[in-house]
Amino acid sequence: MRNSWSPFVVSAPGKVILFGEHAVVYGKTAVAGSLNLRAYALVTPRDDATVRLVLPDIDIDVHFSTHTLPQIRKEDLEHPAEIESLVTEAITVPVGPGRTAILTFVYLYACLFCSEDRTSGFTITVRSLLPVGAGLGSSAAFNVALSAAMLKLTGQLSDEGSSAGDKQLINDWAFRGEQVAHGTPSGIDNAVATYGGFVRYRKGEEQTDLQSTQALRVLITNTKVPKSTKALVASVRVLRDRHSPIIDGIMDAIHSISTKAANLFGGPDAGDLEVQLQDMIRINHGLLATLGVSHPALERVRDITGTRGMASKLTGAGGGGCALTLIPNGLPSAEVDAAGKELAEEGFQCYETNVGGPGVLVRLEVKALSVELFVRNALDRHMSLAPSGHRDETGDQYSGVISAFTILPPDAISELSQ
Ligand SMILES: Nc1ncnc2c1ncn2[C@@H]1O[C@H](COP(=O)(O)OP(=O)(O)O)[C@@H](O)[C@H]1O
Ligand SMILES: C[C@@](O)(CCOP(=O)(O)O)CC(=O)O
Ligand SMILES: [Mg+2]
Repeated sequence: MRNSWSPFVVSAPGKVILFGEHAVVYGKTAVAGSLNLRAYALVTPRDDATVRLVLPDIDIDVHFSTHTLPQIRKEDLEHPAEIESLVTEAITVPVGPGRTAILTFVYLYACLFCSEDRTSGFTITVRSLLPVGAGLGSSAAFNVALSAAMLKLTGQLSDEGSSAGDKQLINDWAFRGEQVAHGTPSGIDNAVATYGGFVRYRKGEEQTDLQSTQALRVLITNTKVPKSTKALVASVRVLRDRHSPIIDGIMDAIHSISTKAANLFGGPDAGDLEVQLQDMIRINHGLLATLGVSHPALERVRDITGTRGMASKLTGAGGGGCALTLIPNGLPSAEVDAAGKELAEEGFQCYETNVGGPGVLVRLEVKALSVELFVRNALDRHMSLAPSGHRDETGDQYSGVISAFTILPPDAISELSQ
């Protein structure tokens, strides 16, 4: 059977934990929001029995014959991470930083195309504006985009993947993708990447979407100090084992902050929300610092932004990684620019963005142009390339579109999802 569908683009956002990291591990509430930094997956048809995964951000370009990939009913595997031993008998998966991403792709294909026609394949190319491994949920954005793309291809999504049932399906599969990589993820990252907006999250409870009346403007600062979520979570556990009543008190205080913040969203007065959130940010950071998970680089971010009227806290596991700074609406942009400049001088990477934007989006029509035309037009503005009808050595009939997508500047790619 020939592939007759047109290329499409799926995108999904990263996340930032606003309140409640670490405490969430002990059953307390956390609040997270989606970032306006997204992963974009371009999906193009092939007319041979090959699936190809192109990941320019991590230098991966692999393809497999669809017949060499296993057929798995999801109930056949006790845990998605078991895919590793199962597929390495059938195919060679390169060792290195891209291994997990490839295994996740293979897992999703093996399950979602279990009983599908495999005589024609597709190419998925993923570009992300999220730093990889910095605590901003790049893996969840990647997994949500991959899951939505393959669910769309197998006809399991309605329209643009936006119904409640669609979202639930995408979220479930993306969670399994996170399990391939991390074993026991809490599920907060894929929930935010799927649903977008703000999410109140507590272990064992259904997550709640918080209806915010406004998106929050924030600065995310990646200190680039490497951190290990696992080691930081373990260090908090040691502290708690030594002083449990005291640490439990701190966890309860963090829970109160998350609960209060969650209740503030949806409140009518945006100005009041900002003032209150600034207090919550300062208090939450102080509590996290007493748990020993801050770092001099994170304190530097707090100093620099604090002198310019902005409150910051660590976000995620701490010990390095990223800080979150709320930009109050009325703050002159000169102050934000000056802080950004100072942070860059420290060697940090800053992203000014919004929290609370849309979750997963499937775009079949892009600005009334086909993806192919759009990419070609965008490309004309930036550089020249082989015509899109040209087949490359992998036999990809959309090779021009694919290579355009891999080299287009991020601003051009983000236009694809608007
Ligand atoms: N742009 C991307 N291209 C390919 N794989 C990606 C991309 N972004 C994330 N990933 C996958 O997610 C992994 C990083 O996820 P993780 O360690 O959970 O950090 P993060 O905090 O960014 O989610 C990568 O090793 C890779 O498997
Ligand atoms: C510390 C913790 O609360 C958040 C870790 O976030 P990240 O890995 O830095 O994105 C751990 C967890 O929730 O599993
Ligand atoms: Mg992750």
